[in-house]
Amino acid sequence: MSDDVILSVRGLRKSYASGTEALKPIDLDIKRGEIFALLGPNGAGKTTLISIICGIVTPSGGEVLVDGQDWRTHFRHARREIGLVPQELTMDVFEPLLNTVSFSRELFGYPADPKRIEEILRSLSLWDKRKAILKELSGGMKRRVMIAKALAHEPKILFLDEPTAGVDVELRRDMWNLVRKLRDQGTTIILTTHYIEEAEEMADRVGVINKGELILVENKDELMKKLGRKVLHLQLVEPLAAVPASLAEWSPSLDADGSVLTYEFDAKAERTGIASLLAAMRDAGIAFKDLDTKESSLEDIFVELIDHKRQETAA
Ligand SMILES: Nc1ncnc2c1ncn2[C@@H]1O[C@H](COP(=O)(O)OP(=O)(O)OP(=O)(O)O)[C@@H](O)[C@H]1O
Repeated sequence: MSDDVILSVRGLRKSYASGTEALKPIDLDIKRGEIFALLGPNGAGKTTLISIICGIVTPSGGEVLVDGQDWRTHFRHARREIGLVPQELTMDVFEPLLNTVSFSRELFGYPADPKRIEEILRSLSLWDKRKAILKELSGGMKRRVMIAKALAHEPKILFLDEPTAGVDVELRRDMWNLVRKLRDQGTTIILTTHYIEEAEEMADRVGVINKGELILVENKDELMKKLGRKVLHLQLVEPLAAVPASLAEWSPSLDADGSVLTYEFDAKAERTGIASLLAAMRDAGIAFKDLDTKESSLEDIFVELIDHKRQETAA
């Protein structure tokens, strides 16, 4: 394992007793100090994967190395190195915030360290609320308390399971800034998300998982080039029986009995091809009465990535 790999997952798989194959064998290396986003739809296996790494779920096979040490034979080491912010908020709602966070540290066998806890709470803008009973805090603050609890034992690797599910846009931005700050302080971050936008905003690298299979792992910039596809729909005045040869170079398709012309383009390219397509349509005398563009849905993208992967494997 190279020095810059902090976490190494080898052949990790999981079948639940119900028969669900939640994870096909997964191999993944996480680099020290990166933000890694695990992107995938509901039920893809994201929570299962991080729950196994965090020692909450038993795998059906495979291994995990945390900073070079097997996470089962050296489970104390793994526990100390890893912090987890779960999807569900779990906390004693009648406890003052400061006690809850301090207790989380002591649970790991570390001596109390009020200075360190103060630093954590200040960095999360929770210090002023330290005496508040958790029940009285807003949803966003409760989420930050969960992060403070996970950081209380100073883990090197922090897992965030859907940190922004169900939070408003403003809070989502706060959360992103916070995660970046933690990374800048040296914590390796692995987060799961449904949102392409979140992966785009935050991650250094992205892993796409679908139906228990890690379809790809790529630098964010590379992946975003692939994901930046959009479709243009043109409602035609007169339906077409077939795509005219003069439009062939844009490879459009016809839908809705020939009354909608669909053109897929790269929204991030300097030239999308839309202007030239519209000019060619005008020259061919094809009129349209309405148009709209839409981003490929996450689902479309997954289908595309899976197809792509199949073709690669077949080649
Ligand atoms: N305890 C369990 N027993 C049986 N099946 C389970 C269990 N936990 C998860 N699964 C199944 O395993 C698959 C992967 O679930 P998992 O929760 O890991 O996905 P996820 O990507 O985290 O989804 P979400 O985004 O909805 O949280 C799903 O089909 C799910 O129904």
